[in-house]
Amino acid sequence: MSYGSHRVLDGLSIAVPAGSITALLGGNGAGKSTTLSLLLGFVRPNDGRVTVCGVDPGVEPDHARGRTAYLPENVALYDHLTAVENASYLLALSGNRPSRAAILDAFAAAGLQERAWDARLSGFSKGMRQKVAIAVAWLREVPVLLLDEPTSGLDPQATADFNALLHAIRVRNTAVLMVTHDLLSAVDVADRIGFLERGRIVEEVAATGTERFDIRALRARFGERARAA
Ligand SMILES: Nc1ncnc2c1ncn2[C@@H]1O[C@H](COP(=O)(O)OP(=O)(O)OP(=O)(O)O)[C@@H](O)[C@H]1O
Repeated sequence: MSYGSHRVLDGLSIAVPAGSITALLGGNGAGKSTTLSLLLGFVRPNDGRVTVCGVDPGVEPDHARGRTAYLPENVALYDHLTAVENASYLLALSGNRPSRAAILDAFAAAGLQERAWDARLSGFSKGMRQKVAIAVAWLREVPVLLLDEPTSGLDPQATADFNALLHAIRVRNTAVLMVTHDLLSAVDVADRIGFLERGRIVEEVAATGTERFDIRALRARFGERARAA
């Protein structure tokens, strides 16, 4: 994938199975957001193949996006609407009409405090907005979830709430791809981490069984890579 003569992704090969969380970790400019743009059909590759649920999002963007929930780093929500109104409106756009009770259940699962449910979003923190957005993604019940730096700027409790709902979404057999430059957030939540460097995956690690990742070893390896790049 190139922008003009600038090659951004080069031989990137990745498959995100249903029921798993893959984190794509890389520094600034590594190609993380471009990877998501390809999966959303916002851009098309110069060469190679992209499929979402068996469909090329560049050729059939509506079909692919209908099966995908996408959380950009800064979620676009409506400040003049309440949390419930935002969820109802956004879900109606994708043809979903959940009951108020279902929306409130999703908010509770996302850790959004009850007093915020019927409050306008204008006073919401970034963490509260992320909780509304992940609740909407949960209610869409789509097989693919794409996340761009989902926990950047969130405090530890908000991050923990967010990660808990992400796990619940994964258990529902969703394929989750998260891009981030934050090793800690990848280690917290992912089953598999791919290290993206100059547009290709240079290393892949997987959490095995009940063992989580060895954060010290990963930090040393990722730090070395970042220094060498
Ligand atoms: N629309 C565009 N036109 C030209 N170049 C672009 C465009 N979008 C991204 N790039 C370039 O492609 C490269 C990869 O960008 P991308 O946003 O995918 O990286 P990233 O890993 O998400 O980085 P960051 O962590 O900084 O968001 C960068 O060098 C960037 O300048």
